[in-house]
Amino acid sequence: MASTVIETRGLRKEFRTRRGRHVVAVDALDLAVPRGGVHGFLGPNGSGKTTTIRMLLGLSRATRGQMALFGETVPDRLPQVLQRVGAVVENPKFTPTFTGRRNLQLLARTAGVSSRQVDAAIERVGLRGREHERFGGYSLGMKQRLAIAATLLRDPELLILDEPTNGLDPAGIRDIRDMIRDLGNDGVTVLISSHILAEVQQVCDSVSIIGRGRLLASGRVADLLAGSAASVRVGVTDPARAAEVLAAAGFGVRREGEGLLVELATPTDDPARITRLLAGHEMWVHELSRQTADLESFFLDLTHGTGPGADPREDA
Ligand SMILES: Nc1ncnc2c1ncn2[C@@H]1O[C@H](COP(=O)(O)OP(=O)(O)OP(=O)(O)O)[C@@H](O)[C@H]1O
Repeated sequence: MASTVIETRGLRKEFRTRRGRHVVAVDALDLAVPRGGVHGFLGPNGSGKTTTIRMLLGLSRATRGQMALFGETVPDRLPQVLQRVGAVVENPKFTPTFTGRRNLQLLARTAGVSSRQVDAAIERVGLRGREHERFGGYSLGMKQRLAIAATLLRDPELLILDEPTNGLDPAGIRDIRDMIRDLGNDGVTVLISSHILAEVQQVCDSVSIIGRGRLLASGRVADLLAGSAASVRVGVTDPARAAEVLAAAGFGVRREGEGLLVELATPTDDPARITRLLAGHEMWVHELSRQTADLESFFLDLTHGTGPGADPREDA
């Protein structure tokens, strides 16, 4: 069994806009999504997430590069693997006057799936008790859950969700997040794309971060953070003089309230270097606390300047 469920090599997609402009939406993208757990596909608006997902699902043709799902080359072998994949990419078409359950039942009939599986899917997405209400009256979050339930009818091994929390209120975001976590714990590999890291960070086991169609970082969340800069909050009698001494010794320093925030060269750097240095100048440290790196600032640092706006990839 392939341990990588999604793989792309040198993937590229160019568009020609109606005004004749040339846009590189995805550029030399190498992705590797491991089997199991929840994988975040993260990047600012317009960074190429939807375009990549559409190419993987055969909805758009790659300009160049290779793609594989479960080790099978796509789009060539897509008919063989599509049964194993559930995806919510565009707004799914449900009939507004039918109940949520009836909508699912119609899909189940076409897919040759039993009513028992319809009920199981309703249960899994937390729509039990609301399945007999008309789809048209559902909240955005409930509509999103029904769309996910529809993909679960076939019991997919891989679930691809493009911005599933878009437009949801905080409670809706939390519900979708919990559901995704549960699916990941049940053994489904989930790829979830988002431009808002904070919304999905808690549920992701691993992430791929892209900016302007290119991969910026990829790996397990803990490993990425371990490799990012760490800092220490320092409380000291004379912060202004301490900042000068630390800066002269090569530390990145900035004032934070009554104290200082001092960047370590590496996360494993011993903060005792700071106390020794300051003690050598007769300054006494009364607080030294390590600040935990968070993925949000790591993401912002990486994607800084890679959001929408003047885009150098566009050729006139
Ligand atoms: N059909 C198209 N024609 C021309 N340009 C396109 C087309 N589809 C996407 N693009 C451009 O490709 C780039 C990547 O878009 P894409 O929708 O893949 O980004 P995204 O990361 O999914 O963004 P978002 O978070 O806003 O959904 C953008 O510059 C977008 O304008």
